[in-house]
Amino acid sequence: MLTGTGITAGYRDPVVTDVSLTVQPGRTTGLAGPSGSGKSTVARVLALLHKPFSGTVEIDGETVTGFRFKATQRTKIGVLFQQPRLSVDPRFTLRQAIAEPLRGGDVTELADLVMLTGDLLDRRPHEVSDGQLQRACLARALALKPRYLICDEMTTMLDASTTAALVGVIRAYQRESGAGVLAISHDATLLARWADETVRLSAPLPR
Ligand SMILES: Nc1ncnc2c1ncn2[C@@H]1O[C@H](COP(=O)(O)OP(=O)(O)OP(=O)(O)O)[C@@H](O)[C@H]1O
Repeated sequence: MLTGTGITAGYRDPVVTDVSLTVQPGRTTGLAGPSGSGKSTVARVLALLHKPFSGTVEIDGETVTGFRFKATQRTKIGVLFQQPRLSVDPRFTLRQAIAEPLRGGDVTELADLVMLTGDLLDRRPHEVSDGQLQRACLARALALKPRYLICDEMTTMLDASTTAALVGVIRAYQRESGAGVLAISHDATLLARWADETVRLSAPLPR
């Protein structure tokens, strides 16, 4: 289980206060809330990318305290962001981008999983669409077989058919591996279909 308990986090000031949520193996937790309510901040805390002011993150029974964690805890969690172009080195081909966490090796199986075929793998980010690049990011996120996958507005830039395809790949991975997913989206219809349960953050406090 991936659990955040009593998370208070932000930047100069807190943007979320006392948020608790759980991602169960094999299940999908949705995270909803208006723009600015702190969804990405919570996602980054759970992905061990942002240190909370207070609260704990627990990964499969191990508590991360004082934000000290082992590399093996970090690699249990895969992350997919909204804008694939900001998360891929523009000099890499898609094949190299997918292979990055593996430090080389064959990516054919991963590429097949996300339906990236043939010459697309030898192109660089500026030569492919957002959807094709996000497929590569999903393959990269799955390369180390994460126990949990955090999808932060993963489909915002994509059309309905690419969204459905990527959600289908993630569901199949969950069935096969028992991984848990945290799905963040503005799209209530998508979350209603995708998530088993949804946590809703409230509107940000006026400053
Ligand atoms: N790196 C940062 N430094 C300072 N403030 C930040 C930073 N990142 C986010 N914020 C602020 O924290 C608040 C919450 O942002 P966050 O991105 O977590 O919300 P969100 O619910 O994901 O929003 P959206 O749905 O618009 O992506 C916002 O007021 C935002 O301006």
